[in-house]
Amino acid sequence: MLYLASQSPRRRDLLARLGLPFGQIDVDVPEVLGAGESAADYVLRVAADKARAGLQALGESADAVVLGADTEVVLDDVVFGKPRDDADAFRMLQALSGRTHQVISAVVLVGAGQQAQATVATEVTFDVLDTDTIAAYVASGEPHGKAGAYAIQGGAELFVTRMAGSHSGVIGLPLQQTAALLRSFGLQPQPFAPHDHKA
Ligand SMILES: Cc1cn([C@H]2C[C@H](O)[C@@H](COP(=O)(O)OP(=O)(O)OP(=O)(O)O)O2)c(=O)[nH]c1=O
Repeated sequence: MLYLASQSPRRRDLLARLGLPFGQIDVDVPEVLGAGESAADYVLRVAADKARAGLQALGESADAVVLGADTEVVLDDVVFGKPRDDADAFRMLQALSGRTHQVISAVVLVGAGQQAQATVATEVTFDVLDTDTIAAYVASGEPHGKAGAYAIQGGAELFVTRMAGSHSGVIGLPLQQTAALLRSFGLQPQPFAPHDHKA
């Protein structure tokens, strides 16, 4: 049985698109960058911590496969996690304005003595954002709970002049890489089942 160790509704919706049944477990893992730790190592470590915490919550069940994921925004080697408050969100968006940053997402699968992982970096370039635009976006509430204080699947789509990498990875779960990891665990995604078809 597959479990998603995440409270993120975006990750739940993305994983659902792979057409496999899964359960969801709430895990609470500290997200603190270690001294000297690279952004890529950090994202992978947090994703692995979430997956292992999920497996532990299931009592190390032998037939469970648990997926953990983490997403962070990186600008000039500085990691932007979720904003603490509106002022923090404003500061992050001001820093991202007119610049290219990376969005790094890691996915880790753990189960009965097995572990597999993938890390995906996506380059995103933002248009120059004026103060009024940033203030209005922050006031919309959308930055809350999002790495880098924006949602590409929402209003921030209008800020993006260029993106190279994984769109689903930016939203929190890179689908192509996740499907490959699941197959390596013997699980076969069924993304194109007829009942999933939408116009
Ligand atoms: C950059 C970006 C991030 N995000 C989200 C994805 C992640 O949910 C969030 C980054 O925080 P994460 O710590 O990766 O995840 P989370 O706290 O939301 O969920 P959990 O730890 O329970 O799995 O930012 C978007 O939804 N859109 C975007 O464009």
